[in-house]
Amino acid sequence: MRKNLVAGNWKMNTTYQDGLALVSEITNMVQDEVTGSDVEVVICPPFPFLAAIGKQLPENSRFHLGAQNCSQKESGAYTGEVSARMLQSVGCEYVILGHSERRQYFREDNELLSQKLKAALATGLKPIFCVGESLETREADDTFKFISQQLQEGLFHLSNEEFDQVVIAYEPIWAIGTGKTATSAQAQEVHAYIREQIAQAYDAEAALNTTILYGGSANAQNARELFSQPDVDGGLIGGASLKSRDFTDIIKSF
Ligand SMILES: O=C[C@H](O)COP(=O)(O)O
Repeated sequence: MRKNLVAGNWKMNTTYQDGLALVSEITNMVQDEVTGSDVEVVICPPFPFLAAIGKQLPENSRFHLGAQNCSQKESGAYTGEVSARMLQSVGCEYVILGHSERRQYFREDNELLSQKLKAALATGLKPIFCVGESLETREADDTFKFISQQLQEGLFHLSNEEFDQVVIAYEPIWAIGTGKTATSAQAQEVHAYIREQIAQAYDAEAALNTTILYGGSANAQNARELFSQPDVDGGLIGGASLKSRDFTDIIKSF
């Protein structure tokens, strides 16, 4: 079901000790300052800290635990891999899949991502599935075509029931970690396009009910403007999720 959601993707940052301190600051600030809103908050720390950080999240609250990746394999001799079931067993409810950094540095393609999605969904994890174009693609005026292909090949093979569990994050690669944010109009245009594509692949109800996040240098200054767009339901936040004051202010931006 569509909701306002802010997810903090810590990427490969913090130590165990710093991570615990950060989540404690975030939960305290949010509980003190965010009252009248139903925004959901997902904290996505690195794998080794998931269990401990999950225990620090207040129970039955707006806070949820998410991972940054999972294996497409169920279990077995796959050295170094982390399965969806393992994530679920330490309290994860969400998993980020298809982040551009994984597509770029770890060669994850739409075929592999479609297998990871299936593995996550089979375990009951909710995927936050990322799509987004490079600067080159945008400048060639191919953004819509590119996003459509990522959706078709990566996501739209899911059944209606499976698709219901998915959150989509639009993250233009040129805006990630660069300090260069998409304008609210640019974000809205692509979000609306994604919703149209969902309506075509599934139906109008699925399109209306899907939560679509924006990611890419979102911060405490620009979040309110981005989140006020009709098709932007929140954010997938990188750098600013590592600063408790900034992250809390983003959560307050609805
Ligand atoms: O997953 C988060 C996105 O990659 C955005 O990162 P950023 O906020 O540091 O640009």
